[in-house]
Amino acid sequence: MEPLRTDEIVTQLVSRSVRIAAPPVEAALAAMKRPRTMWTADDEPTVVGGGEAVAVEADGPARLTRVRETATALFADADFDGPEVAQPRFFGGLAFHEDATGRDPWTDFPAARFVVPEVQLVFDGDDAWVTLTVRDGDAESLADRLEDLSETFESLTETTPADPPGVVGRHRTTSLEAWHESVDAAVSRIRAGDLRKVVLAQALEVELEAAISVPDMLARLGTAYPDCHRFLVEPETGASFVGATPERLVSIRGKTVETGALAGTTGRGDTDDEDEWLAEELLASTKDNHEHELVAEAIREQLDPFCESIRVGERGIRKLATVQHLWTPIDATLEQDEHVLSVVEALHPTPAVGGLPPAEAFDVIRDTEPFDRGWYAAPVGWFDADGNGSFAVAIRSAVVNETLATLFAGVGLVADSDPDAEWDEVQLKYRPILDELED
Ligand SMILES: C=C(O[C@@H]1C=C(C(=O)O)C=C[C@H]1O)C(=O)O
Repeated sequence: MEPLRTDEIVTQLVSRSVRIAAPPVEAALAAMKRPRTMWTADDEPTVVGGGEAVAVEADGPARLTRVRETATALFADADFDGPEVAQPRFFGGLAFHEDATGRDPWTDFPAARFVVPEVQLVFDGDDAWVTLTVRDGDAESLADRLEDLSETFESLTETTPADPPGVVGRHRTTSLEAWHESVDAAVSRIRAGDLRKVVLAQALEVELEAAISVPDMLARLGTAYPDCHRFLVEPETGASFVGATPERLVSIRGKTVETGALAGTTGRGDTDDEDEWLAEELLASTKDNHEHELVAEAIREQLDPFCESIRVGERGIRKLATVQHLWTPIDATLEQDEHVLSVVEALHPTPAVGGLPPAEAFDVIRDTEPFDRGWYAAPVGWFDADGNGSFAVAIRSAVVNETLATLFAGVGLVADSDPDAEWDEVQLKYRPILDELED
């Protein structure tokens, strides 16, 4: 189905929902037809989507405004009969750069694309809500199809996720020598004063021994990273974008905004003592605190025009299976109702993945990185008819396609960054995904 553009005449979305006994999440995902989406966050219901009732695409500087306007018009006219938890949502995301070119492996990922799944499954305790959405359909035929879908989902049984496929080849897009040159050049610019921070990334192409099962990979990531946002964006054909990110960009419910600053990284220790020592070192590190402070400050500044009040919590350590980060929780109260996409637009990219000043950092990223960031490090998430929604920063992620996976990882550079230490940090940040590929 062709995506809608902003200037198109809007069709009517018709949705109906039914409550069923919750099937196993990954089995439900495997039973869905492409395009597929999945979203799991620690403090939100898991949602799995399959098929496409409608898709909205846009590019250029106003891409999110155009998506928001089209979606708002669609929702205003929609016929939905069900509880709030089951209401249809748009899922998707955007490319890091607004004028993304969609170079390989990003050919199926435009500058911004959001989909209302034809079949949406929202997990709610022991139950799940199936919502079926069609364009210009009649409610009666939906009821029959919902019954069939319920039977299908309720008949699914738990399976053990398959083991990782194994890795037979690797190709780095950046050599250690090229990395040294890039980091040295960026650090010189920072020391000269025309840049305060820039995040440079690398990509790693991995050849797999067997075709990857995306639902199994997401299941394994759930075991290793239970408190991360796991996401899947899988267009109708081609590659899938998948990840388990610790970084929330923003979530909005009513006037409540939740976000946070995540920047500054170290490894995990082999013993409890070493782990604690590494955490203490990170908390005391001038370099990492400076890197972190720039992010927290920028988020606060970008939120300020929308908010009545902003609360910045205490800086602490966020421990993940492979790394630990400096983390500051930030929450806020909106002055008036705002669509989550407006706040996403204001926040992206934070200096946790871009840099400061943003325009100069963008130039350095474009001039330096020999690959297309595509949707890596960009917002991915969902929004509903009320403009509520939740977005994560798509790091600790990869594009996977049969026997090929492309992993991305980046690091924040400031005046006293060391190229070798930053190289090691990139390798550490590949681990969450690489561990699910290597056998
Ligand atoms: C850019 C990435 O991570 C970001 C950069 C961090 C850092 O430089 O310390 C830490 C967390 C993230 O905000 C990545 O994982 O690819």
